[in-house]
Amino acid sequence: MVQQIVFVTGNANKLKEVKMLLAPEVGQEARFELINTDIDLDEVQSSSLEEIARHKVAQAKTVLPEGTAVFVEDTALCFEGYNGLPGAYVKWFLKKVGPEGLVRMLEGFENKGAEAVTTVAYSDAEGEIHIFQGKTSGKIVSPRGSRDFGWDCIFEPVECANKTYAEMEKADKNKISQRSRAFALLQKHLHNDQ
Ligand SMILES: O=P(O)(O)OP(=O)(O)OP(=O)(O)OC[C@H]1O[C@@H](n2cnc3c(O)ncnc32)[C@H](O)[C@@H]1O
Ligand SMILES: [Mg+2]
Repeated sequence: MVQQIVFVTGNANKLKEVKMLLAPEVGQEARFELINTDIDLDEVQSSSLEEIARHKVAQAKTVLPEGTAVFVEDTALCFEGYNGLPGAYVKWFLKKVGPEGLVRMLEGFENKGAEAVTTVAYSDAEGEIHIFQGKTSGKIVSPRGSRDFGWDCIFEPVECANKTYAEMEKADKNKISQRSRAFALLQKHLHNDQ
């Protein structure tokens, strides 16, 4: 039987990328079925990305039927010049000042370096929590490309140095993104587990 795994997120862009990342390879059978639920989960204040993700999944567990395998992810954008801020709080910065505001934060800083970090917390059917993290280095630039997804238009990854995430095809972003690296680890875990 194909195992069902719940992904709790209210972010449609994340969901789209994760569906692509966890899709079975061509010619291979699906090993699990991904189900999306949007439950508003608390994001605790912490400088530990792992702690935030752990708390999110533990809370999701409390509202889902016992024995549900579930994962969440939390994505941070960490500026080198700010010792890792805004980090997990980037969502609130985006809401208040938009991508331009984030760019302005680095005015006067020579170091425009940033790291994107996705932390996945997976709670298996037995309730054991596993953490997977993926990172991509880049720099913050003036907005270019589509405005569809968070800070995509201001993040230029080192591995594709003349395009922002927003200017890249989704498949190309997925080759190098922090999310793809975190989910590759989850996928490996799921495959080894079966
Ligand atoms: O329901 P959840 O999964 O928590 O979804 P969210 O939108 O609240 O997401 P986060 O708590 O992880 O906050 C991350 C913020 O960064 C944005 N973001 C996440 N991944 C991104 C990516 O790959 N590219 C650009 N922006 C991203 C996202 O839109 C949020 O504003
Ligand atoms: Mg969130």
